[in-house]
Amino acid sequence: MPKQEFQTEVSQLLQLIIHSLYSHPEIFLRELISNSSDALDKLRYLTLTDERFKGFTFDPRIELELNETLKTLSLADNGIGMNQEDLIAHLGTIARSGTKNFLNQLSGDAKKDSNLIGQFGVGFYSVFMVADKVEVISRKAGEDAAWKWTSDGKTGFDIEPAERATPGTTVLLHFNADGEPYANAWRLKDIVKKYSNHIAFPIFLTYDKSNWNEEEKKSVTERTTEQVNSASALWRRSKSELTDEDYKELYKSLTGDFEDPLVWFHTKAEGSLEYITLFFIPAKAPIDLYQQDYKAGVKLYVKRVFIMDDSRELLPQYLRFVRGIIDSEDLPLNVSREILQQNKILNSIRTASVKKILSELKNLSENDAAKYALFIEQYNRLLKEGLYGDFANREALLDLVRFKSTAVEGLTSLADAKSRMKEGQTALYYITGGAESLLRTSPLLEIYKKKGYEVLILDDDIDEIVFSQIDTYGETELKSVNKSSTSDDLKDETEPEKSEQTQPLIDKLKAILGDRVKDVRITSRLADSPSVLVTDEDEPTLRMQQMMKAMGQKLPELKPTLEINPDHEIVKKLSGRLTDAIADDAAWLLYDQALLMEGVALPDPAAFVQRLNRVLNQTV
Ligand SMILES: Nc1ncnc2c1ncn2[C@@H]1O[C@H](COP(=O)(O)OP(=O)(O)OP(=O)(O)O)[C@@H](O)[C@H]1O
Repeated sequence: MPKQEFQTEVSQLLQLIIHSLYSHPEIFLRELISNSSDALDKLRYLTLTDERFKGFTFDPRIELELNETLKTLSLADNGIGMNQEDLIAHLGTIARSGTKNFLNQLSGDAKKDSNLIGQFGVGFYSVFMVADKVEVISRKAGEDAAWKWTSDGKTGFDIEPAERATPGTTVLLHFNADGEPYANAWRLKDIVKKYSNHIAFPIFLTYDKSNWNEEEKKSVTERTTEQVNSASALWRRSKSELTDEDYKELYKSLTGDFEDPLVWFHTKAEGSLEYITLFFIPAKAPIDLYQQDYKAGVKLYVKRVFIMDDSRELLPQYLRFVRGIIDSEDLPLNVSREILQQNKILNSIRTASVKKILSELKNLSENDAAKYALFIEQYNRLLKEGLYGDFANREALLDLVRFKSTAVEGLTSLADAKSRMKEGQTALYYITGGAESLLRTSPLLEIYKKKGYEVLILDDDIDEIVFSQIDTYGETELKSVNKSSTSDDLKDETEPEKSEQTQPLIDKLKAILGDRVKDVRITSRLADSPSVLVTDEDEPTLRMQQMMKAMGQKLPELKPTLEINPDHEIVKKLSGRLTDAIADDAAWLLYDQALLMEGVALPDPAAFVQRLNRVLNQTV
């Protein structure tokens, strides 16, 4: 048969591969092994489903044979094989319309085009990065004839009859100068381990192994065959076949962690998309969690073939502590990083994976409180990051996150806090703006204590930013007690009267404090303290403002509102002595002490001390 030319698109593709993938020539082996694995999968399927192949004895395997002297590598499988038409159709043309369309759109700008190559599988043709001659000897299962396909990857290919004792395919590579480093057993083992360790079929390597011979006192070379992959693809087995030990071992080999994982979730999705996910949560949070250059923890496989382990696109950032595997049947093998970002298949897998992880965590919280407590100890803050960024899963995350509280020792869930709501309590309340000790003694809590309402103590530095965006938990309002309008819930009918009585003092305070405050008014939120400072709904608390300024953020001048307690002795007495000299000092002290209780530094400590001493002088 005369030499056949490659379809134009194949020549184009070959050029493109050589231009764009030259920095990763080693992927040729991954592609060939993946083809063999597919061929084994296909034949295995036939032996299970097709009458003609039912009696067929089948021991699926992939065999690599290295000849270091001749610089050749053969890769043989006993899979489905190809006949003459198959060889022409598969290794000479490009059948897939997607790939053809893609090639038709090529601009001819090699650099630009190379960025796009990840959109389709480069497959078999990648061998021409490392070989200047490739022979494929194949015999299709169920047929007697074998054929040899030969090509230099430049002009075209030859096909001629050949011999092969059993069905399957052998690919023989004659390495070129770029491929010579791969004529090395150590290198090959390494590549197989890296990319194909979990291919479900065993991969054997035959090579010349040097062994030290003690008697002859020299090293002797022996032809050796070794299995070089673990052939386990554990995650593709059903859960019922796997023991806890299996999962723990896989976790450790994946992560290098010496400790057992806290929990794992193993899922097989079938339907419009087929994929398997196996996620582990480390018992201890990875140390680089809060570093910018943290290492992503999920490996992407396509049909058991390792694709990448450093993509941050596989799960949202707040789940960066999750380790494990996503193995998709539907993604192309050569999916690139850029493509991953907008890939619809991956998006669906990611969305479902997040839902799965969150729902499994919910199960854990309901069924194993002790383990869930360990989880929260390590990852509560990450859940809060999720609340900030993952709007779609906000309700699920609100169920998972845990809080300190005025009502219980330790931590509580929002659901539990809700179940403890008192009669007349219309919202779930929380306080932010500083360290736990400061928050627990804040005057803002007084009325809630008096009424027996629980207040959640949000003392994490990200709490205020996160929770200022969240207004509800289910149907229940979530309110910050730091905000001015929150006390509206607590108003009683005596307020108009008290307001009238206190008005002269309020006017006086406004005149004295001037533009230090937005407003002065009475409040029903205080019990033991005379005054407190609050901020508007959409403004950060005073303490947060101070932190933001310290971090160099520019803020407009945000003034707080001073609230005073009309039932407090000092306020009552002051109302009767508005013209006394002491009234001015007392007014400032109401403001200063409210600032101090917010954990905010006084703007003029010297003036404060002088006022305090003048007032003390009158009383001691
Ligand atoms: N070892 C093999 N045994 C049987 N058929 C093979 C073998 N290698 C390749 N083929 C056939 O050649 C076709 C083309 O292979 P190639 O690697 O170029 O692309 P692919 O495997 O279809 O795509 P991708 O690389 O994106 O998975 C395969 O689809 C398969 O039909």
